[in-house]
Amino acid sequence: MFKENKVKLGIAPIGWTNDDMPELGGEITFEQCISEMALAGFVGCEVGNKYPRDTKVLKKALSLRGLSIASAWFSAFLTSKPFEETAEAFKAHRDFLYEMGAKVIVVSEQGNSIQGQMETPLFDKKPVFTEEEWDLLIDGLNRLGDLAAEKGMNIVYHHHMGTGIQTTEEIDRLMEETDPKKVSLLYDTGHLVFSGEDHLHVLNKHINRIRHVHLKDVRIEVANKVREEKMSFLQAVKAGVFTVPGDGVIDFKPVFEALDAAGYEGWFVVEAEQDPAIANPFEYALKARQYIRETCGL
Ligand SMILES: O=C1C[C@@H](O)[C@H](O)[C@@H](O)C1=O
Ligand SMILES: [Co+2]
Repeated sequence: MFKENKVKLGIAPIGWTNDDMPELGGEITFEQCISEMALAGFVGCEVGNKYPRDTKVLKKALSLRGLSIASAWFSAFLTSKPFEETAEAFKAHRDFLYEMGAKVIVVSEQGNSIQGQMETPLFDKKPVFTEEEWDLLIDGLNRLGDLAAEKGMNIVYHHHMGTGIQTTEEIDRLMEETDPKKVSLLYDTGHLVFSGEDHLHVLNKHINRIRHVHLKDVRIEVANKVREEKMSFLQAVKAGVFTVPGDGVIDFKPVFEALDAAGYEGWFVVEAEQDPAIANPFEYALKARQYIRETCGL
């Protein structure tokens, strides 16, 4: 399965140290994290808060372990701040990723987002964009796409729980109204299933826009409890709503098959944030690596 050398398998550092809750895995060093990624059989990763920002230092640490940078998250505030503020921060982020050899830039709109709020119920209080906010978002994303193109890069939009782009309808509208040459999609299995979407429907509908994939599984009994008990996104993560592929409710075989049939090229990044004191990140990285090998041969 998959065109030879066209698909690479990475893992996100968020299973070791969580950027949204730095106290999770706060004691784990950068070196431990990247060494375990390599030892588990991954060839790349995204960027976490413990990573050195000096690109020379980072490149050396990664190349010693046969790793490269797939991408990194960027928080946009297109609906809540002047465009220039987001653009300035975006250019610095883009240039860092360009220097590190990444081809895509993960972008997620954080205007009015509740994903970082510890007490806000996830399913009741997610933002819903007004028409004016939609216009700002669409125009702003197309312009970020232009800035990425200056370096031969692409932006990949990350739909996310607790944000204005979470549901199937919101993803559909974003894809319809943005320029396909400027804005691509990041497909994150975990966020779709947690939200209650049909992840295979979203996959098939937008498959030609997908340029980056986050492989995240869901413990459905925890997802149900989050809904019933009006928990927040961060409380859900702490309670273990996400896990690695093969350990939750999602069957990844049809996901891999559809992407293979569509000629997908790019990264698969295992991303399974949970409390590392409960779920040993190295053990879970190995578990994910084995499941992916067995499921799609990668
Ligand atoms: O890609 C991601 C980055 C994280 O910071 C985020 O909260 C997580 O859920 C995710 O999917
Ligand atoms: Co993700």
